[in-house]
Amino acid sequence: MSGRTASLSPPAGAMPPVRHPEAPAPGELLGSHYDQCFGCGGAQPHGLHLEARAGEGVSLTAEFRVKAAHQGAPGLAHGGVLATALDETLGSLNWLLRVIAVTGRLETDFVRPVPVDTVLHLDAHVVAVHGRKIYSSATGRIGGPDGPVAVRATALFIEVKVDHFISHGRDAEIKAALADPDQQRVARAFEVNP
Ligand SMILES: CCCCCCCCCCCC(=O)SCCNC(=O)CCNC(=O)[C@H](O)C(C)(C)COP(=O)(O)OP(=O)(O)OC[C@H]1O[C@@H](n2cnc3c(N)ncnc32)[C@H](O)[C@@H]1OP(=O)(O)O
Repeated sequence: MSGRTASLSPPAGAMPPVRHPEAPAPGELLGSHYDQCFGCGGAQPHGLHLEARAGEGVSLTAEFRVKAAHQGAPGLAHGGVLATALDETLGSLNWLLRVIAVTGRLETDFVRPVPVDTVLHLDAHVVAVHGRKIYSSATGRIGGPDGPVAVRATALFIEVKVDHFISHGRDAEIKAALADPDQQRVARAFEVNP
C-alpha cells in the first residue's frame, strides 16, 4: 500500500457525483451487468441474485434474500457473503454514473447477525468523485427497509476501461461475453459516456 492512502474519506477537491442523463429513472430495475456475476447474474446458480433499483441522484436500493447456501455459522449468513452483497450494491452505483469501475477498497461493519431466509434491504449512494476514484457508502437493514442496521460499508472504486477485463479475464469467458449481444449492449452503454 506504499504511496496509497488507506482513507475512505474523499480528499479535498473531490466533487459531488453527477448522475448520467441516461441513467435509469428512480424506481427502475438496473438489471445485471453480466449474467454470470456472483452478485447479480441471473444465470449464476450459486449467486446472490441481488436486484438493484435506481434511486434519486446517485443512489440506489437493492434486495438480497439469504439462502441456506450462504451460511457461515448454522442458520446465519457468512460475513463474506454479506460483504459481497455490499460490494455488488456499491458497484451497481457506477452504472448511474455510466462509469466502469472496480472495487479498490471495501470496509465493512457487521452490526448484527443475519439469519438464513432474511431479506437484506440495502441502500447506497456515491459520496464523491475525485479523478478516477469513486467514494461510496452502503447500509443493509433487516426486517424491512426501515428495520435495524445489520451491515454497513464504505468503499473506493477505481474507474477502468473495458480493456481492463479483456486483458485480465480468462479467455473463454471473455470470448463468450464479446459474442453475447446483451453484453455488447452493456459495453456500448458505457462507451457513450462523454
Ligand atoms: C462491460 C461492463 C462490465 C462492468 C463490470 C463491473 C464489475 C463490478 C463487479 C463488482 C465489484 C467487484 O467485485 S470488482 C472486482 C474486485 N476488484 C478488483 O479486481 C480490482 C483489482 N485491482 C486492480 O485491478 C487495480 O489495482 C486497480 C484497477 C483498482 C487500480 O490500478 P491502476 O489502474 O493501475 O490504478 P492506480 O494508478 O494504481 O490507482 C489509481 C488511483 O486509485 C488509488 N487506489 C488504487 N487502488 C487502491 C486501493 N486498493 N486503496 C486505496 N487507493 C487505491 C491510487 O492510490 C491512485 O490514486 P491517486 O494517485 O490518483 O490519488
